[in-house]
Amino acid sequence: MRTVIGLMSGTSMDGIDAALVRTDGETRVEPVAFLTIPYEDGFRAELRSCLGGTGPVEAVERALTDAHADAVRRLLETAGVAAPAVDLIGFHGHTIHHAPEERRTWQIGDGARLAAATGIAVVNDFRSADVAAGGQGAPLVPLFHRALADRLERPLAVLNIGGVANVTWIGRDGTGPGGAVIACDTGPGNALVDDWVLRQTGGRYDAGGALAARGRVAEGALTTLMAHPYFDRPAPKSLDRDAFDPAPVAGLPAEDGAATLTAFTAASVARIVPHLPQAPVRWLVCGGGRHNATLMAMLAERLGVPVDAVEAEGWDGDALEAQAFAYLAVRSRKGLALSLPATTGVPRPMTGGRFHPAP
Ligand SMILES: Nc1ncnc2c1ncn2[C@@H]1O[C@H](COP(=O)(O)OP(=O)(O)OP(=O)(O)O)[C@@H](O)[C@H]1O
Ligand SMILES: CC(=O)N[C@H]1[C@@H]2OC[C@@H](O2)[C@@H](O)[C@@H]1O[C@H](C)C(=O)O
Repeated sequence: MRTVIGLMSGTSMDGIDAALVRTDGETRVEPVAFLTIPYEDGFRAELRSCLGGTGPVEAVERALTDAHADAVRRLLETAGVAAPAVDLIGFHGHTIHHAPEERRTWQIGDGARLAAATGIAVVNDFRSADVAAGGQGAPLVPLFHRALADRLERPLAVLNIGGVANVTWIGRDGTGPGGAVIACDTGPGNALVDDWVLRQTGGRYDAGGALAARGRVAEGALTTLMAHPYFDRPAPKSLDRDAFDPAPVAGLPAEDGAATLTAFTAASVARIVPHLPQAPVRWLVCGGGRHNATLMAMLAERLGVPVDAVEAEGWDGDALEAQAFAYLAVRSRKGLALSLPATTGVPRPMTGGRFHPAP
């Protein structure tokens, strides 16, 4: 067992998730502490200006790395743990460009700078090796989901609703670390609704789904959105944050636009079911989207089986991605797979990550 920090800056650009865990990178995961440090609006705008790989990338990367070093300090303070007691940091960084079909994916975050600032060894650049080998480079959390879900009824789907939504399907055959797993990004998560709410009301997101709850789904716009060819492709497949054009909802009242974009997320999740070997008997939901009651109700209606927040199994749905990058960092050091043909489309199980020793 190692003591490891996982750091994630997700596509919703809400802030840094920092988790301290004890894990062997295989079957054992013991959460110790977790916190989220929200970005200030000014930094969020700078980060946004780098999406697509343009803008002041170098300066933003330095600032982002320093913010992560600060997150490490605060996490250790909260946990009452000293830096020398930590074996490793898994540092995802922030995705500013993701185009696996061009064999390109770019997560900013300077691993050597973080190791120097914290005095702790760092693994970063988790996605490059996968993409270089012809994989999607995402999602990478599925092996972590499978480790957590070892004893649960299957087929099970673990759904993360962040800026983008991604699913891990865990099949009936083969329990434990060898169980069948299929994964992909299902479509939009919260990003389109967040952007809509920002433009319409200046708010950061649709708290509780209250705005969407007051609106009506524009079925014509939803049909147009669902006509995107991404939804016909089987897994594995992945998305960049801004892959979908919300033009079909332009001009709708704020409530109806929110309702329609929320329904778009739910419909695109349901659209993955025909691509799976068997329909899941249950969906466990993590990521910020599980706080959106309107979205959760739409999912339950469309999926027709129980849809629960992961807290039903005692997991922390805000911490899971950060915990996953702690787990994956240990796997990287052990030379174990981070991705499989059925999770990212790599030709063979692939390890990955770049190691930066402690100074
Ligand atoms: N109380 C809430 N009500 C509704 N939505 C919420 C609430 N809290 C968070 N969210 C949504 O969750 C989002 C953040 O989710 P999360 O932190 O899981 O995303 P992320 O990790 O940045 O993205 P990704 O998983 O794509 O990398 C917010 O942008 C917002 O849309
Ligand atoms: C390229 C990239 O950063 N993708 C993220 C994004 O956010 C959610 C979804 O799209 C997922 O594919 C991935 O993150 C999670 C942590 C993953 O790799 O599993």
